[in-house]
Amino acid sequence: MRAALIQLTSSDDPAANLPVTRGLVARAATDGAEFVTTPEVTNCVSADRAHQQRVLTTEEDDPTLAALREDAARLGVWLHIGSLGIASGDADGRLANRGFLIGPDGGIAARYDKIHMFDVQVSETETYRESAGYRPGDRAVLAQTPLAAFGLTICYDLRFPQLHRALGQAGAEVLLVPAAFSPLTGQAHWEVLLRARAIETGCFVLAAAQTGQHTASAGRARRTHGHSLAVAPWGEVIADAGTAPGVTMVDLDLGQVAEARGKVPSLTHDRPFDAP
Ligand SMILES: O=C(O)CNC(=O)[C@H](CS)NC(=O)CCC(=O)C(=O)O
Repeated sequence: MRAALIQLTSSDDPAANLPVTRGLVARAATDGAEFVTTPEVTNCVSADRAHQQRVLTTEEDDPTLAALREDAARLGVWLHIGSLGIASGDADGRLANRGFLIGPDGGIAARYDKIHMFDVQVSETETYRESAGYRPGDRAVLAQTPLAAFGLTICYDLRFPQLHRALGQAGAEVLLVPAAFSPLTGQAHWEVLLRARAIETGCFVLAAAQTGQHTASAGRARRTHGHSLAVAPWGEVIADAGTAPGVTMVDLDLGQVAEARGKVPSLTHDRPFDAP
């Protein structure tokens, strides 16, 4: 399977982000991608929750989703939109942080709402409270396609290995980890966590990332780590996109999934134990 990781520096303006995303998706298809994956919150990165709620809309009305569905159909690719901020109908106005897998017919083959919320103080000056802006999901999603079986996750979910294990045990061959990782935690944890999830599950891991300096709000700029990564089931990094926006192509030999699991079948070796 020939896959493309799209790396973006999405701004807080969905209308400005859309042509950039479409251009990179088209380039990936021209380069022969059968599968394309984009980062978390492809349509809008902002530290201002009120702004996000003002500019983002429902799935039915979202222009990014509509345009990318058209692109998937025109280009004949499977397109994973890592996530979009989508109005969820929640009474308190919170959005869903929702990933979509679009088929080459333009149809929505799967959707996934991010389960784990990044409510974290990473340093004295840097705090995130994702649950204030987003309503968490509560359902893991495996999407069976003619290309591969994909496990859908989003960003901070990466720190919850039980989710990835459940997806691997349900048959996932490729774990998708779209992200907008913080620079501080990215530097320390991003690559090692992605490699660990691949090794533990015997899955390929494809992680498309937001990168660089995003729109500032209230005098504070939001920055992200970049380094979209592809990891093979044995744990090797097979592509690293660095920190510039763009397209990274990678060819996956899905036979490596069975090969890795054949060598170390830990996914089938769970044992019951008493709680500590
Ligand atoms: O805010 C939005 O609009 C969309 N959500 C995100 O970008 C989220 C919450 S701020 N980012 C992460 O989960 C980063 C996780 C991370 O950096 C880590 O686990 O270390």
